[in-house]
Amino acid sequence: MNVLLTGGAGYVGSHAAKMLLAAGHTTWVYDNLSYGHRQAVPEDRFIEGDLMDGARLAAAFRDYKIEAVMHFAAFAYVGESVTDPGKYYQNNVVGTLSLLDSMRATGVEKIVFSSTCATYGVPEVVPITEAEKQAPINPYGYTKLVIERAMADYAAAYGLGYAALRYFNASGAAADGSIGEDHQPETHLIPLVLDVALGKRDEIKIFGDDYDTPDGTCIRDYIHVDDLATAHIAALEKIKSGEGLLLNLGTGEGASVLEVINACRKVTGKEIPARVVERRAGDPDRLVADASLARKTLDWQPKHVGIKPIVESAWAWHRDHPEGFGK
Ligand SMILES: NC(=O)c1ccc[n+]([C@@H]2O[C@H](COP(=O)([O-])OP(=O)(O)OC[C@H]3O[C@@H](n4cnc5c(N)ncnc54)[C@H](O)[C@@H]3O)[C@@H](O)[C@H]2O)c1
Ligand SMILES: O=c1ccn([C@@H]2O[C@H](COP(=O)(O)OP(=O)(O)O[C@H]3O[C@H](CO)[C@@H](O)[C@H](O)[C@H]3O)[C@@H](O)[C@H]2O)c(=O)[nH]1
Repeated sequence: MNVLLTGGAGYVGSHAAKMLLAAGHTTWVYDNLSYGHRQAVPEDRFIEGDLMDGARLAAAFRDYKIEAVMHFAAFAYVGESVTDPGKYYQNNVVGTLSLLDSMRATGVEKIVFSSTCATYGVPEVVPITEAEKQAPINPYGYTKLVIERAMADYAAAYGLGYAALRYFNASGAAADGSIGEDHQPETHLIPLVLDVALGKRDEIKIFGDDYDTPDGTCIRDYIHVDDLATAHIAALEKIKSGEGLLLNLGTGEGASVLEVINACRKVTGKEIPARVVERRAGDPDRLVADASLARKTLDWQPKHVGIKPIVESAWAWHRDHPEGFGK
């Protein structure tokens, strides 16, 4: 298939691009490099452009005979979305509507969308199924929910075929060590802990140890980026015109902040000083996926289960690329 990946120079998108290329799909990355890395994508597969540039998108769709889009491009800092919601609604909502309308104008009918478990807010039932009420507790989650809704309406009215993949916590790095996680600034737990192991930071701050969990720290479901990538490719093949797939992507296993730090200590052999500080606003106690619908619908399952193999994979990249992709 001829596939265009918006945001394909970012963390999750670059891993999906690598896997699509390996699977023989004609793959194009479209990214404005606001956060992504030019070096994360093969030179001859890259188009620099912005979601808001409808003419450039439409030209890419026509020139490369694009049949499907994987839409990773978005801003994704939950905390910043609270202090600067306009930035998030503009890029994630208005930018995505620009993309959907360019797709319509050029007859591109399939899209796989990066949604998030943040659309559930504080879930009533954990593990979380797709039947859980979607009630985000921050603007970032709302921007993703709005797009899920827009895609449903576009499917009903214009025949769009879509998959909204609600990821839990993306983590890990490519098996061959060529690409990995490098967010600037970094806010995610695993890369921050590994920065302490590398001596780039003095300590890891644990955001609260008085949560309603066995060790008092928050539990999350860490899913390997390569497992996200295989699910995207499987979803692409299942999308039908006028219909939507709504699927959680997680492993079904949770790890607490303390368990993540201890796994990093074991894997790196470093002491990794940690200090408990105040809770971070907006963190639910426990977010763990019930991903049985994705397993069944996509005939997919995550290969990396349990926090240790995920940390090993992340560490292999961080150890060999202490400066990430560099400047
Ligand atoms: N990382 C996670 O744990 C996680 C979890 C759930 C959902 N998601 C979603 O998955 C997607 C990818 O996340 P990520 O961690 O790879 O983020 P990332 O920041 O590494 O990648 C996003 C990419 O989109 C590009 N981009 C942003 N706005 C753009 C625009 N207007 N035009 C063109 N390109 C633009 C950036 O330059 C960047 O390369 C996002 O949509 C995010 O909301 C991520
Ligand atoms: O220095 C740190 C950083 C994080 N945490 C904790 O570690 C856990 C994981 O945090 P983080 O890695 O920041 O991920 P999330 O806040 O869970 O958010 C990620 O995962 C969401 C899905 O769960 C996505 O929607 C978001 O885009 C993505 O950033 C949370 O309990 C944090 O409070 C710390 O204790 N110390």
